[in-house]
Amino acid sequence: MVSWLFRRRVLSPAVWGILQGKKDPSWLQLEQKTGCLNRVFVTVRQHTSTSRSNKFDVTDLTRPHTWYPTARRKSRKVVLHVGPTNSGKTHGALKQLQLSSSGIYCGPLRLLAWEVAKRLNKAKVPCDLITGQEKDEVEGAKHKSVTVEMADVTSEYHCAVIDEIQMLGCMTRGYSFTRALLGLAADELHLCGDAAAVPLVQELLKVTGDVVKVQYYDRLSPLVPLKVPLGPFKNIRTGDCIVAFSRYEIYKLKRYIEKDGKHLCSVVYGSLPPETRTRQATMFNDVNSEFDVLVSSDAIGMGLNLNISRIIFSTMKKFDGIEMRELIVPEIKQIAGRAGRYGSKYPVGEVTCIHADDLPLLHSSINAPSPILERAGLFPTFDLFFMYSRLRPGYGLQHIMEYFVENAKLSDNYFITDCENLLKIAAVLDHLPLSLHDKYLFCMSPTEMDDEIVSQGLTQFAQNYAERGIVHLREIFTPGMLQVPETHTKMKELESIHKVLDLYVWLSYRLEDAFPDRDMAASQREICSMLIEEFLERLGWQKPSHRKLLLRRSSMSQLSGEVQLNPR
Ligand SMILES: Nc1ncnc2c1ncn2[C@@H]1O[C@H](COP(=O)(O)OP(=O)(O)OP(=O)(O)O)[C@@H](O)[C@H]1O
Repeated sequence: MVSWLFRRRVLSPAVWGILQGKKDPSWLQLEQKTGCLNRVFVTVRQHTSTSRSNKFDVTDLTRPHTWYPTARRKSRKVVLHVGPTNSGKTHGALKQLQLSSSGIYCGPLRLLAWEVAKRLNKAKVPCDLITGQEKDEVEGAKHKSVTVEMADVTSEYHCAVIDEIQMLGCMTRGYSFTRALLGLAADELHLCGDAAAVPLVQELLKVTGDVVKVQYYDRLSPLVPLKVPLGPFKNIRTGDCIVAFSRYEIYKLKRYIEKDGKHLCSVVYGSLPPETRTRQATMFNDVNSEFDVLVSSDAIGMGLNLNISRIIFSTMKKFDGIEMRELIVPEIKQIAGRAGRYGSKYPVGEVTCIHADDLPLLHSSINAPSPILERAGLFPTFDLFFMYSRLRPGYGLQHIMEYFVENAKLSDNYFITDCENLLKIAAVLDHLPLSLHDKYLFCMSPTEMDDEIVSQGLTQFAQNYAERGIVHLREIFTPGMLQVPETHTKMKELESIHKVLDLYVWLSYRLEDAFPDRDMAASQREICSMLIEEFLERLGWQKPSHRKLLLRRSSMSQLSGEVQLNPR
């Protein structure tokens, strides 16, 4: 198994050597001189030098900057572009990216990655798009636009941009931003975001030898918090954007607003395919379209430029995957900051809430500074898990992860990101005859284990994969394989099936990397078409309008290649 992992380049030569008993720290020093540094090798050297013994402590995560030797070989020029929303931070950084001979943009959302790729390609700078769900390679491209999880920390770039850098502190995704921050091997690294991240970034980069410069920006157009709430829906006007936090609420608000026939609403939310979201946003931005109101999730909060005159919060609470909680200052400012964008139709933005009770929180947050970020997320790499598993051969991945969470040694600037969900996935996988690497890969997938249908979807895929290895997705996904709880509404069922499909696409890309001869894209299309038919039949939806509705609300439309959405 070890040699198989080594051949597949899952394990680095240094770890391979150590596990074979052929390598020791002096060999490692030699390897450094020959320039064959790699992530784990450096980790090992770090442990040997700090503990002054040859016994390395794999749970010592106090020097994560040493995991990225390609970046450490560079003296990076880091520019922090910070300021309030709508102050031109990203614009400044993207201009540099566009001018560079090679580069990478790392964003927090698929849509942002998609927009940047489009912008660069339009400016005749060929740019690949790589997200968890799509890989769009452009001939001759030396630029990439990616979601931050997909950032490649082994290639070298002239310029790199990380957007929304304050997400270093995110409980679940923080480690991906930390990885990009420490690991991108770029001559110039541009970081865009909230000033609250400045002290932490400066502290983290003290040990890397990078030169850090901070560039402050001011808001380009005013944002006015209104003293009165929206009140009844008849007060909605053209240019309004109502923000809600679930797909169910979004469609409910759309129905209410459209009921009296005065307005038509575009909708934007995170899991809509980028094309559909862009189409919805374009319809809203187009003065000649009938779609004059936007109903959106907080997916608009990050970086999107829309013709919004007034942001209206439908609630100031959201479910964050763990609990229902009040919105925090940075979230409120990010979302509110979408109103009155510079260069848009509305030179002054306004913000309010539907309910008067929510106004005090809005007003106190809008001009409050974001709390200073104190720690960045971190998560152990596969290599560390693997090395630990060699010391404890009987342990499953769940056990190993738990051990790391409890025993990892961290410096004060870091925290281990929340891995509740990962542990739940690992618990399922540990019953299956899968390699540790495959289990790790499944754990990193976008699987919400609290969603019963999604959890079934993952389990079935993993079982199939364990029993038969990779097969065409068409064979893995069979009609009726997912048991839908009786309490689920059709909408909820549809939402969960989206997530399963997104998950399968994600997995298929990862597995495709291991088995490059498979045509996953064709399988995805096949599955999606089949799924749509099966779904319509089961719901008893026979009319063409039903099909249109399903496609409109579903990421399946993009996957199946059927994106002919007719607004009415
Ligand atoms: N110098 C400029 N010339 C033309 N347009 C600009 C300039 N600076 C910013 N803009 C435009 O102003 C809008 C806001 O800029 P940008 O998205 O860079 O702001 P930001 O500070 O990154 O915003 P946020 O943090 O809210 O995402 C964008 O539409 C951008 O294209």
